[in-house]
Amino acid sequence: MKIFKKFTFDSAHFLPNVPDGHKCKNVHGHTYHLTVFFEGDLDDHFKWVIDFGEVKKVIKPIIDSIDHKLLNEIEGLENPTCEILAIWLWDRIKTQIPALATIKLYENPSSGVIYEGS
Ligand SMILES: Nc1nc2c(c(=O)[nH]1)N=C([C@H](O)[C@H](O)COP(=O)(O)OP(=O)(O)OP(=O)(O)O)CN2
Ligand SMILES: [Zn+2]
Repeated sequence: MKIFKKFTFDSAHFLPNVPDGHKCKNVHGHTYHLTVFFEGDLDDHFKWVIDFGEVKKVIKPIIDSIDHKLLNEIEGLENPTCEILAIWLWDRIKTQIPALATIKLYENPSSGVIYEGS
């Protein structure tokens, strides 16, 4: 079974490697929508995959470290495409919750990425 939990955060970024004149060369902001999925069997006693509260306890500090920040100034996010940000989030969540199965990250209502690990 898969469970999921949703988070939102607001961050600024620019894409340093796009050509001059590309709109994403300028600093701009997004309200990111993140959905994180975890897969596993139900715990015999609790009858859940993982406590949603435990998920929040792990992910909230990670989100807080990028919320209302310029992503480019954060180590590992010097070129903060949606794809790189998904990998960055994956690496930090997976080490703490191995049941992580999928990350869905929307940069805006029409664009985003789904990542399931390398
Ligand atoms: N594959 C990727 N392409 C682009 C990324 C990315 O992270 N991965 N990022 C951007 C920019 O961040 C840009 O801000 C978002 O692009 P886009 O979705 O084109 O933004 P719009 O506001 O123009 O969206 P519309 O819904 O089309 O109006 C660019 N590309
Ligand atoms: Zn952008």
